[in-house]
Amino acid sequence: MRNNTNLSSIKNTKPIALYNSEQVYAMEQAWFAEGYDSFGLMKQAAWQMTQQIEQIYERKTVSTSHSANTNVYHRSAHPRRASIWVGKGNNGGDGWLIAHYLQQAGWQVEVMTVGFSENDFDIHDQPVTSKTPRDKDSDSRNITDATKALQIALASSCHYQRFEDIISHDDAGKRNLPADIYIDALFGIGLDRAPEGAYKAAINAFNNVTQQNNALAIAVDIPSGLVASTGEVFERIAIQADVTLCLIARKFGLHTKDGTDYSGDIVDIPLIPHQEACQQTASHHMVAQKNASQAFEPVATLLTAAHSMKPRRQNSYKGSYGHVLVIGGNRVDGSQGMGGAAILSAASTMATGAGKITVACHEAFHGSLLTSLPDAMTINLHDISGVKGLIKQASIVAIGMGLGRDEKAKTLFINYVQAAIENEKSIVIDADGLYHLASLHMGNHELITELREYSANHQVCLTPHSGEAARLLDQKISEIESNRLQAVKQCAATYGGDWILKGAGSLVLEQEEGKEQIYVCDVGNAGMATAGMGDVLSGVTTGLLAQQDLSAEARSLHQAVLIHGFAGDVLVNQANSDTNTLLVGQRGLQAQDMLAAIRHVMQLMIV
Ligand SMILES: NC(=O)C1=CN([C@@H]2O[C@H](COP(=O)(O)OP(=O)(O)OC[C@H]3O[C@@H](n4cnc5c(N)ncnc54)[C@H](O)[C@@H]3O)[C@@H](O)[C@H]2O)[C@@H](O)CC1
Ligand SMILES: Nc1ncnc2c1ncn2[C@@H]1O[C@H](COP(=O)(O)OP(=O)(O)O)[C@@H](O)[C@H]1O
Repeated sequence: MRNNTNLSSIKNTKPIALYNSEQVYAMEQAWFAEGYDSFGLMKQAAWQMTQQIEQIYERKTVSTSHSANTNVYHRSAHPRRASIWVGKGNNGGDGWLIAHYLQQAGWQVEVMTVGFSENDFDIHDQPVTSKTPRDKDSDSRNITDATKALQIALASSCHYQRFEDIISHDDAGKRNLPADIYIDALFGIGLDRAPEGAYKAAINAFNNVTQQNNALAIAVDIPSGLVASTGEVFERIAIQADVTLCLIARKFGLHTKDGTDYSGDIVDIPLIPHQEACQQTASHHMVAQKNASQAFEPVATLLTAAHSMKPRRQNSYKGSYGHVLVIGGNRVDGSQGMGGAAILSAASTMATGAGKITVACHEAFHGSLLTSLPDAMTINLHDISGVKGLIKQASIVAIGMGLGRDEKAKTLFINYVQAAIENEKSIVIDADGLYHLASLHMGNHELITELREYSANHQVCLTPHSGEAARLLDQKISEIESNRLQAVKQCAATYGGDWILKGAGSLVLEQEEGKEQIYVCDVGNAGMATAGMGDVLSGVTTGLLAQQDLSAEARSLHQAVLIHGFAGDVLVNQANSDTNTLLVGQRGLQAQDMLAAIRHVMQLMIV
């Protein structure tokens, strides 16, 4: 949940196309191929970022001057001060030009360089080449624009110091000019390995000095240390930005995994028309037209708003909203059992609006289930023929939450999934169901092929977190985490069906009209990192799918993730006074708190 998450966005924001670094470089190259000047683009970028920085500072000044005793940013107190940290690539080039423009606008600026030798500042020795298209594989060309930017900044007498000259001092942070705004132009989308040595130290020092001065941290294009295409941060070394000024196109990595922690608020600076760049590339290479337009297809779509829903028809009854069968909540011999998983999932299907529910769980939990959810019907999980009979009657089957991982549970899983396939039911598989699926895949079990074929024409939804995905793909969790986008695609390619890869910035892969769509859902918060939260999501997913009266979008997996995430945000978002009665806070948020919040969000979605 970003700082400014506002629940009014539940319905009102547009989807945003997300791209990887290669695509952004390609857009840029397509633009240059039309004769546009690469240094001109850099100047344009820096100029627009400067305008944004002034506005951001202005807003911060106004808001701080309203709060008593903390008026450190008041204009009359001192000239506006900016500290700009630059690296050697084009991101650093942007930084030098921002320094130049801010200085022209009356700011007191100091540039902190990282990776520069003394000779780099000897501007009279440097040849100035012009109009060279930037090419990410050619450092000599890359340096050209960045060097020109440096020359402009030095010619206008911007102060600078080398980070390496102060790095040996313990008080490195304090020696830096105290500033109101710190600008990170160390690395952009060109970062391809973990920052080490001076870079690592500089990133840490930047974060420290920003915090010490209670100043704003603004990242140019992407926080340095964050990988634009994956959202990965190596060894937790990255700039902690309050605001990221995102150039050309929105990067996928800003919105998933570590990106959700490091990017802060994101301001787009589009600079070039994507569509035009795409068409230009295509017309230059007619044969490759299809490939060119595919190359510019977003890798995913960012969703921050859910689809609205129509009120129910007055003339309807419980059967109009589906009969859900939740299968889970087992007590494996000698264990305490996992009845809660099935109960949470079942309760969430009802909170989402499912009409009728039966829970197939271990008999030991029937009493507690009925105490917390008297609306549910029960059946013994181990009564195979009874449960199979119910599968025939149900409209959707959700299986796996607390099902257990022993051989008996595996047999139940195989039987019930096969019965669901035979009876052409929609299927949601979560938790221990995914565990069995992975084992069956390893053992080349026929159910894997059956399920994949079935999923081509029927709804099969699978909802792993990274650990479960790792098992399903027989990979390490770190491999999944280092490229979540690839992981969710591999899951779908291996098993078929629609997928949610859970976590910060959950990814959703859905087959829509024969085409794979990938969504990033930028909702939810770290308070939701508690046991049972995934069971709630499986319930929301199942509950929506059960309600045939809803539109296809309103029953979709991405809608389920959005409603689940918004419900979590309602519980911790103090900015929303209308939800005060629901407020819990991040620490201490429990899966069971979600039920009231889900109902609240469902109500907000009605138009
Ligand atoms: N591509 C665009 O969309 C535009 C880009 N501009 C700027 O250009 C940036 C991209 O420029 P570059 O391709 O030069 O990328 P960077 O400025 O991120 O620099 C990459 C350089 O850093 C080196 N490097 C990468 N990881 C490193 C590490 N861990 N330690 C030490 N060195 C490392 C690389 O070998 C390469 O030389 C964008 O992020 C943006 O700031 C803007 O000027 C205008 C438009
Ligand atoms: N930091 C976070 N930001 C957003 N959503 C989160 C965060 N942590 C957890 N969640 C969400 O909470 C749910 C947790 O699911 P899971 O790990 O399966 O829990 P469990 O297995 O205990 O039920 C997922 O939907 C996940 O996306």
